[in-house]
Amino acid sequence: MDERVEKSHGLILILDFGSQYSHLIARRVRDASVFCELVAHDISAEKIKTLNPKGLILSGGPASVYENDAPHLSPGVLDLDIPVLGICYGLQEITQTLGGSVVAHEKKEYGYAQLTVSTLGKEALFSDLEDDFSVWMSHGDKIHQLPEGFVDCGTTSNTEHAAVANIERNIYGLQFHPEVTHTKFGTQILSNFVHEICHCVGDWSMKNFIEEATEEIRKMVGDELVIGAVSGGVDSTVAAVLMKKAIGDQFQAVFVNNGVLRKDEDTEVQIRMRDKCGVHLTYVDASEEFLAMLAGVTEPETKRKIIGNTFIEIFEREAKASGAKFLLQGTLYPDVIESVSHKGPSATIKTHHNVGGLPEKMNLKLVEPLRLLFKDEVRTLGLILGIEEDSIYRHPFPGPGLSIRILGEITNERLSVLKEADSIFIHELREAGLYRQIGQAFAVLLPCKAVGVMGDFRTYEEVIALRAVETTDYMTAHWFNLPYDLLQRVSTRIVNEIRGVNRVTYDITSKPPGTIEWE
Ligand SMILES: Nc1ncnc2c1ncn2[C@@H]1O[C@H](COP(=O)(O)OP(=O)(O)OP(=O)(O)O)[C@@H](O)[C@H]1O
Ligand SMILES: O=c1[nH]c(=O)c2[nH+]cn([C@@H]3O[C@H](COP(=O)(O)O)[C@@H](O)[C@H]3O)c2[nH]1
Ligand SMILES: NC(=O)CC[C@H](N)C(=O)O
Ligand SMILES: [Mg+2]
Repeated sequence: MDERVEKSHGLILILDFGSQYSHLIARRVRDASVFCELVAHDISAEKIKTLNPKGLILSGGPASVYENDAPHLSPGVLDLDIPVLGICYGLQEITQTLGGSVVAHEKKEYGYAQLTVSTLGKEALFSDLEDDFSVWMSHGDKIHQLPEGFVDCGTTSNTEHAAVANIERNIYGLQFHPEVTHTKFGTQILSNFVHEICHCVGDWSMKNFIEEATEEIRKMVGDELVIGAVSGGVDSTVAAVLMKKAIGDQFQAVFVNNGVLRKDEDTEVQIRMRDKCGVHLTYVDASEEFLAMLAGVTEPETKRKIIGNTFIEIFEREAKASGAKFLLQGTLYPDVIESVSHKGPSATIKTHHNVGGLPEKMNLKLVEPLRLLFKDEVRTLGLILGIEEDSIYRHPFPGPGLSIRILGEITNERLSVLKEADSIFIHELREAGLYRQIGQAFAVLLPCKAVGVMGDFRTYEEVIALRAVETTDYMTAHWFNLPYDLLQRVSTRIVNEIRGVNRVTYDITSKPPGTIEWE
């Protein structure tokens, strides 16, 4: 928890009961320019008092409040005289804690319902909204009996207690989910809660954030040197430019050419960081070292491990040579949330390469100036810091780079084939004005050859697969419906302009069952 932020802004705490949508509640509250943080559902009343929030939001969750091992609030949380809004499970928890009752619904209810707002409802949570609007439900339990002092503020045909309140105690509850976009006026409902009921000022903005964050960085690092690995990706670029603003050349960025970067990426990143952003940058060309280690390796996990380990070795060397005491990391809020949420262990599908694990080995203290921000807040921050749009809206690029997009053996020839194909594809997407609508797009070199006929001759050459997906969180993705004429143009250009490729395919697999990358 960040003491500086809570003191200067009104804080809203979101007590997380494990809903898939908890982070969306946080997004919506921040959209209302109010700072909020997600905390564990069983945070103690004492701890809440010391944090001095202006309001509490209790999230939904998969459990049922009447089950034996259901998660509950700590004692006294509802007696703190702080406004509370319970959403779905959160409402059910309030109901049961205050003496009402919750039972299993005869019919589970998922999807749209029409909420009719009562006169009382219009005075608080639903002020300035329509009398009747669609909301989104996802529950199997319902309130059987309201606790004393509570009244209905809204009902649906299936759910009598769809919105309830104890106005005197400032405790509210919604059976539907205001945080999902399917609920009309969801953002306004949350905004009404934080502004009208909790009286938050609404001064959370990225402009304010820059001033506060730079001051905090200066205080934290004093006149020590800070080092940070920078890839040219959004997070590390924004973090680096923020550091530059805070401490100038006391921050030193290290950019490693691992031999598997895209066409011209090594020079582009250097120009951007040094010339456009004025960041002190050390460029380490380790391409030969990486490619020698990767020679003959075809197994995907082995490629990832080689890149990860070699990267750590190189970075450790640079850090030691610099004498730095601090390490910059571009950790974002979703990574922080992972550690508070109740999420079960998940299977390792792929080992993602990043620089985690470095700090313990190197005895450096961490600086994580973006740890409170969501990705879109980081983008806004980057734009305010003057970073060019192309770089802010760049598709993510994995640490192991093209090594996991060359299926089979990595050779210099195959690398240059893939670099050219990828560059043609991305260029055409930009020309067609589609780049920003796509979550991620790239070319993949397949581990097989195909027979073709070119100018009356038989050919036996490499195959390129194109991949473009629509996604917001990269956890699930749909293949992108690209126009045929664009696919035609890209295919013709790749086969005509790149020697050694005679066939192009388009990947129409979603995630799941596929993953975004091929390895
Ligand atoms: N070639 C590289 N040189 C230096 N650091 C790197 C390199 N590749 C990856 N890193 C480090 O690994 C971190 C994790 O990479 P990751 O791709 O998740 O984030 P990013 O590159 O900052 O942003 P994006 O998700 O937009 O690509 C980077 O922030 C950076 O610190
Ligand atoms: O920094 C990274 N290091 C990695 O090792 C790595 N592997 C996959 N990715 C990116 O993660 C997202 C999801 O990818 P998958 O669907 O292929 O698992 C997609 O955006 C992938 O590009 C990586 N990013
Ligand atoms: N989305 C939720 O919070 C669901 C709460 C509870 N598990 C129910 O089914 O009613
Ligand atoms: Mg990256």
